[in-house]
Amino acid sequence: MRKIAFLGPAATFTDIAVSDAFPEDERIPCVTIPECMDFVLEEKADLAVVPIENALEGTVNMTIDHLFHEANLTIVGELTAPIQQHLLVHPDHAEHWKDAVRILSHPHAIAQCHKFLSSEFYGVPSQQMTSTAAAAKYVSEHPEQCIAAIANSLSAKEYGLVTVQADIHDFNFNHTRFLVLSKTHEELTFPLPKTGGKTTIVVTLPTDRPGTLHQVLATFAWRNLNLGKIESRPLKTGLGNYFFIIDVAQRIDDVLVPGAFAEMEALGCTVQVLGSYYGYEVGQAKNKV
Ligand SMILES: O=C(O)C(=O)C[C@]1(C(=O)O)C=C[C@@H](O)C=C1
Repeated sequence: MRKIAFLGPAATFTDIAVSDAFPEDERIPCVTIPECMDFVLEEKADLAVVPIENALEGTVNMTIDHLFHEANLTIVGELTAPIQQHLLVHPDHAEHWKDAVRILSHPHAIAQCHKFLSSEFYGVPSQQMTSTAAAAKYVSEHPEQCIAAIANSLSAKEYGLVTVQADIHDFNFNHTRFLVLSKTHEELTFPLPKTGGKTTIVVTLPTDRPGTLHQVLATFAWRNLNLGKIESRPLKTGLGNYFFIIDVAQRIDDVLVPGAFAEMEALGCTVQVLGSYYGYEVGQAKNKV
């Protein structure tokens, strides 16, 4: 049985993804995303599952930054889950939920429900919690306060809360991608629907050479290699210094992908491969009201 570190407590969206992909394994709840990765580095867990991108709110910067700057781990799989956000209150407040004086959740979940919050709770402060389930747990432990959590239906069950408004996320198509991280390169496969192969790399450009990013993109273009994503993040060495995280929409092969890497290195770039892996769909059943 493997140990899987995830953003806890029980019933986060990450927990739903983990329980679908690793039904036989031991789940280890962590308080923060960096802690999940550190658990693997310190061998307190075999794998970590962490959110990387939400369809509405974009990248989870904490994940990319910790992976690049602190945690030398390999991406061995990707899990994509549908995300449905609900407004949950303690049963004592089910009749007067509109009087809630504070709305608690993970910052990404709060951002996914911006339109709902500004129409139903204009001027009511929101409070950032370490996860959606942490918010639900807090609400369940504080019946004396008229407060609400934004979380999933599993949290409602787990913490004995009432769903007073379902599906409060601003756009219907709401999904989050999670990365499976390991200290080893061992490939993972799951008996789940596949979403395709990917190779994720980090590229740093030589300083102040005009057109290098254009040339980097050309190494993929003329080889007909499709890119799924490119994003820049601060190198944290000074304003204007960035690294680029690039998803190539296929697994690493023998010729084309290594050829692109070699060409980028010849341009003076550094190329680090974070992983070459398959994606899978999870959480289709568990995330409904
Ligand atoms: O708080 C949770 O339930 C999480 O699993 C974290 C997280 C995230 O970081 O994006 C995961 C999915 C949702 O997009 C909202 C929150």
